[in-house]
Amino acid sequence: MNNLAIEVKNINVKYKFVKSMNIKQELIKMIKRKKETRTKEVWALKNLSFSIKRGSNVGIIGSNGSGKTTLLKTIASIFQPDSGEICVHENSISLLTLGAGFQPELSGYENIYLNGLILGFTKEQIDAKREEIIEFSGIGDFIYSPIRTYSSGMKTRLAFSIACHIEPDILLIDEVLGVGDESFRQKSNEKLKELIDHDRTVIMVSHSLPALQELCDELIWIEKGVLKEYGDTETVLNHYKEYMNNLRRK
Ligand SMILES: Nc1ncnc2c1ncn2[C@@H]1O[C@H](COP(=O)(O)OP(=O)(O)OP(=O)(O)O)[C@@H](O)[C@H]1O
Repeated sequence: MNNLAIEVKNINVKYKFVKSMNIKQELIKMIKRKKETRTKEVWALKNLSFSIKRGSNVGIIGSNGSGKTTLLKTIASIFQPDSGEICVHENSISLLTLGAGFQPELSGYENIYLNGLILGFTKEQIDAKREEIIEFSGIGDFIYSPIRTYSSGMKTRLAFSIACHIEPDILLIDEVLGVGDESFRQKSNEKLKELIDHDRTVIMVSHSLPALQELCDELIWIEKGVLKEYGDTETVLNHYKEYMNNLRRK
C-alpha cells in the first residue's frame, strides 16, 4: 500500500487581479491614450513538488507572502493549480482556518452539520459527535445563535472544535495555533497533540516557530512561492532562522 498521504507534483498557482490606480495615474493614462492593461498576475506558487507521508506532522514556514496559505488552499482543493497536480490518497481532508467555511446566517449548531456534511460525514456520524463539539467549543447557548453574532474568538473555537472532532484523515491548519484566550489555547494544544498522536496526517502553517518545533516532525520552507527546503524540523528551522537573521542585517 502506498504510504503517501499527499503528492504535490510541479504545481503552479497564480492570482489575477486588477491593479488600482489613483486619479493622477488615470488622467495620465487618458491623456496619453494608453491602452495598457490593468490586470496583473502574481505567481504565488512556482513549480512546487513534494510528498507527505501518511501520519506525519508537517509544518509550513516562510516569510509573509511566500505562498503558505495558497498552498494549503490548493491542497484542500479550494484553488485549482494552473498547472501540475495534487494527489490526495485519503478519504477526507479538512482545512481549519479562521472564520472560513461558516454560513453567517445559520446558527453554530446548523454549521456543525453543514461542515460535517461537506467533509463527507453522514448525519448519524455528526449526531454522535455533536455534543462533544459543542462542549469543547465552550460557547454555551450561543450555539443556537447565528454565526454572524459571534466574536472572532468564538468562531475560531467552534471551527477548531468541529475540525478536531470530525477527525478527517488529513487536517490542514492555517495560523490558528495560539488563538483564543489562555484556557482555550491550552485546551486546543492538548487536542492537537492528541490528534497528532493518532496517526493522522496534520499539516500546519504558523509563524510560531516554538509551536512548530514542538508539534512537527518535518518542515516545508517556501520562499516567494518556491520550495527552499523540506526536511527534519531542527535542520530546516536552523537554516530558516539564519536566513531571517541575514535579511534583518541587510
Ligand atoms: N486574493 C489574492 N489576490 C491577489 N494576490 C494574492 C491574493 N492572495 C494572495 N495573493 C498573493 O499571493 C502571494 C502568496 O500569498 P499567501 O497568502 O499564500 O502567502 P502567505 O505565505 O500565507 O503569507 P502570510 O505569511 O503573510 O500569511 C502573495 O504575494 C500575495 O500577495
